[in-house]
Amino acid sequence: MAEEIVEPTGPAVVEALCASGEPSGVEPLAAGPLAVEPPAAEPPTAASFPENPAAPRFITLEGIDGCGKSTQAKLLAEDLERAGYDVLLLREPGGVTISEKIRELLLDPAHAAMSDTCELLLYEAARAQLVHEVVAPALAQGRIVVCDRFYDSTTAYQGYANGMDLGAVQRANALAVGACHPDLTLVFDIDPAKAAARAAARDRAQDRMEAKGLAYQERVAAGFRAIAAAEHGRVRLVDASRDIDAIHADVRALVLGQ
Ligand SMILES: Nc1ncnc2c1ncn2[C@@H]1O[C@H](COP(=O)(O)OP(=O)(O)O)[C@@H](O)[C@H]1O
Ligand SMILES: Cc1cn([C@H]2C[C@H](O)[C@@H](COP(=O)(O)OP(=O)(O)O)O2)c(=O)[nH]c1=O
Repeated sequence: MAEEIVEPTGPAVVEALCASGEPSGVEPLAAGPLAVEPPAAEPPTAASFPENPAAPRFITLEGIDGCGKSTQAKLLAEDLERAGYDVLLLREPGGVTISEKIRELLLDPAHAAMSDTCELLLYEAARAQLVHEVVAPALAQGRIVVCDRFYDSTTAYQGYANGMDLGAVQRANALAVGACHPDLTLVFDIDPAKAAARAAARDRAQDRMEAKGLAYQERVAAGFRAIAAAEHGRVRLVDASRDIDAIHADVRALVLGQ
């Protein structure tokens, strides 16, 4: 099993490359509202890990609630482990103690009064801490990080679905992550009604975000598609309406080239 961090790992966690406390600064906005970083021509594959320095080391999985990305994140992490890589599987918001506490604030259905700005900044605060405590150190140690959601969720939910200014969202994302950007992002694309049916089959109560409803999820899904179109090099759409094995085969092909 790939290691899954919820609590910090203590002294083994070292200070590292990027976002080690002080973010490296906010880059000026690129021409397109979504271009957090210039897209690579083609996403690298992990076929020649660790020899290939361009292979993806930081892989994020994105999509609307219930699209199946947590299922695929686990399968991918297991694949990479079996292939001999040192893998860290994380989720957002959360992953370390402070970020898990922020997650509770964000998802508590009792917090219906939360403003859009408060919501944005809490997601960014959770992310900044996760990057600082584990993502940056793990990447510096040469580990592969697989993260269930990252800043594209903020762009899709708080930007596209909540209607916040996309430039402001991009600047907030940049502040939270410093130099830590995903090498490859898979967006699991599915009809929101189908995803809602999957989520409903899970044995758990709706959280504050899920309670926003189907029309909201449709705006989120459109946001993710817009991100994939704008950043085709880093971001790849995967048809998530199929069965788990078929989706997993696509994920393997995109990440491992097999
Ligand atoms: N391809 C699939 N087809 C049918 N059910 C799925 C598929 N992928 C995941 N599920 C199930 O749907 C529910 C939501 O999946 P999950 O991976 O938790 O989604 P997410 O993390 O995107 O919210 C879970 O009960 C899971 O077992
Ligand atoms: C990371 C992130 C998540 N979210 C939302 C997406 C989900 O509704 C919620 C996280 O809940 P979670 O249960 O982890 O998601 P999922 O249902 O996909 O398994 O937070 C944002 O709105 N912005 C963000 O930046």
